[in-house]
Amino acid sequence: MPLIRTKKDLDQRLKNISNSLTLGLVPTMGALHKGHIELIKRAVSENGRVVVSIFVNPTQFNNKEDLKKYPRDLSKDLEIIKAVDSEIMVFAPSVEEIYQKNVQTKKYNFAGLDKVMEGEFRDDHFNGVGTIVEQLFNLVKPDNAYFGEKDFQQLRIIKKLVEIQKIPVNIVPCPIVREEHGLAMSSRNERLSEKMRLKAGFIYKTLQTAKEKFGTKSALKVKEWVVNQFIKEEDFKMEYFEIADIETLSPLKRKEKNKKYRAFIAVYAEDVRLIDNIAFN
Ligand SMILES: Nc1ncnc2c1ncn2[C@@H]1O[C@H](COP(=O)(O)OP(=O)(O)OP(=O)(O)O)[C@@H](O)[C@H]1O
Ligand SMILES: CC(C)(CO)[C@@H](O)C(=O)[O-]
Ligand code: BAL
Repeated sequence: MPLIRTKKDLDQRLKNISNSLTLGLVPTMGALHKGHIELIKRAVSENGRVVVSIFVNPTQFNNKEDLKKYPRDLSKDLEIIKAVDSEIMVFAPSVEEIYQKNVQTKKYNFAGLDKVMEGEFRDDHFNGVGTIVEQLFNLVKPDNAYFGEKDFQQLRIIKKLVEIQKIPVNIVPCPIVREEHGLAMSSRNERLSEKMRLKAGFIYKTLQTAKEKFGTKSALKVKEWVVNQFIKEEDFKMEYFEIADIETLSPLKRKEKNKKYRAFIAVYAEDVRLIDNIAFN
């Protein structure tokens, strides 16, 4: 299976692909799990050739400790990808290869989508995501690119990025894959103790009950209820819970017919930051 380390090598290999084949891209930060595997399988089933990128992008980390502790295991990742399809091209560049000596973040106007939730609590995070994803799109020039709904706000930002930068790529959203007890799969779950990994199913169960309550109660009441659930649970520290319009991501004030809503949450467990979301209608 081709492991590509440089932009030059990537470019040469892409030139050898027949124009009649569509190209799929799955951007990741590695430490692959079943959530990533679903994205990769879907890309393989829908494209003639697939590139999986593995790059822990420093410009999207607002917290140095989080970047340092981010799980990395390239040889295991390569085994996982090979088991899906040995023709997949893996692009795993170094930080220098991507940023040279200039680890800098581009500034975008994401029309406010980056000002709430993840954007509010992770300063400049989405400019960092935009900077790397735009570069990956320019290098790979994929027909289709695959992103998980676990990072639903990121998905909205990527769609906005493609619109404002006029990048000709089809963005394919993929549903959230969960562990047996409901916790959304995430590379950072590796940093949780076994006990906490089971207990953290509580986050999704709370979202499910909140969804039921949303049928009869106001957004404010539902939010109050969720906040109280987490106050009672000492093992978790909730950072935010919002019910938001899926298009604008602005927090819901009054329910409107014909609009779609999702609930979004970020919670700390054992110092690990976990996010999740659920469709409310
Ligand atoms: N449980 C999941 N279900 C569906 N897609 C997922 C899931 N986890 C990650 N993805 C998607 O995989 C892609 C790569 O994500 P990334 O490598 O950051 O992994 P991650 O598990 O989200 O890690 P972390 O949240 O700890 O950074 C993103 O598009 C992300 O949304
Ligand atoms: C899209 C991405 C690969 C950009 O670094 C990252 O944010 C991720 O893995 O979700
Ligand atoms: N999957 C989200 C990337 C991040 O947390 O930086």
